[in-house]
Amino acid sequence: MRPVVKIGGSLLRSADDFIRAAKFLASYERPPIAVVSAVKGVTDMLLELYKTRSYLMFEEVAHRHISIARALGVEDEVAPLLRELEAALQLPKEPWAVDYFASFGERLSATILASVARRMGIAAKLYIAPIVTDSSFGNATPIRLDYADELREGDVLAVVTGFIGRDREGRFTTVGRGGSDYTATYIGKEIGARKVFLITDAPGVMTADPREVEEAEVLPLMSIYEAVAAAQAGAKNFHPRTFQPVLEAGNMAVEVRSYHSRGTLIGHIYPPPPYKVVTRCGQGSCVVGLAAEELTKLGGVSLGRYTCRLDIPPRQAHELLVKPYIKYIK
Ligand SMILES: Nc1ncnc2c1ncn2[C@@H]1O[C@H](COP(=O)(O)OP(=O)(O)O)[C@@H](O)[C@H]1O
Ligand SMILES: N[C@@H](CC(=O)OP(=O)(O)O)C(=O)O
Repeated sequence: MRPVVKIGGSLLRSADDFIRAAKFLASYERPPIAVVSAVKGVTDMLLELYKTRSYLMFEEVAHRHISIARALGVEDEVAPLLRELEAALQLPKEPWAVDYFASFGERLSATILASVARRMGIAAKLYIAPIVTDSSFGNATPIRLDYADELREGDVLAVVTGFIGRDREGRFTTVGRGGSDYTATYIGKEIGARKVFLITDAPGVMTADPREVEEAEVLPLMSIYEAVAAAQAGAKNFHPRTFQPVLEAGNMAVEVRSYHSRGTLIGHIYPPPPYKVVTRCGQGSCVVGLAAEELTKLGGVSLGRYTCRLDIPPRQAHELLVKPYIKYIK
């Protein structure tokens, strides 16, 4: 079974980044299904563009993609999408139009990646929004995967847009911010993949946000239940439903990693330590781990079987609960 490999927007900022992504995808033994996010920051720009309809903002989005595409020799492939986006500036302000604007980010980046892969001699097929969803714009739920057999059996690199789908009327939808990870695990479940790789700029799932806690370490292993809880607690910008398809799939594992790190393996396993991830919850912290319930004895408030809220900031919760175990996970 071929793997599903999601390339995060954090790794798509420049023309060189697209070449790096294509080379990485070509290094798999069997051509994978690549699920692609928008170029870093572009979804924010598109949502702003929906609101303001500022021509200056349109030019900024267009310039960002034209400069990448030109450097890669694939400008002609992105030009029609940018003309479509320019025309969209005239659309009314309605819920479906928000997702239509947002859809351009992944449509542009996936088009660039598939085109550059072909130019590099890597056979690639582009799939735009093969996930059929309900019509909850901004928070859509997948219903089925079109081209599932082709995606399962295919023997060339499949480049698929993350984050977006289409409703039954053919209108673009989005599954919610940070949703490319979720679309990747959903596709993995639908094709019966054994492994979904979530490739990002962090070396794996870390014990805390490294921007807030310098001592945060990469977790080598996590149980699927902890991963579900960590996503719901907002770790690594995961969409809250990222690991739902993994629960449903039964025997699919997820690896969160950068291009070079060993990363974090998430599966149906119950590894130590008892407290894995600390996230910021308002002024306090959410502590995620198989023993989170024990923290209610210290005055914590249970937010589910594997998450407990404490009234101390993440740095302190990390020091108290995670740091004592760090030597064992290194
Ligand atoms: N617990 C955590 N583990 C790993 N990264 C985290 C964690 N909490 C916050 N982050 C931040 O999340 C960033 C990756 O998220 P994001 O930029 O959305 O990635 P991508 O675009 O690849 O999906 C990392 O650069 C890191 O700073
Ligand atoms: N581009 C979308 C979806 C996404 O998941 O992006 P990333 O993989 O960069 O987190 C967003 O910004 O919400």
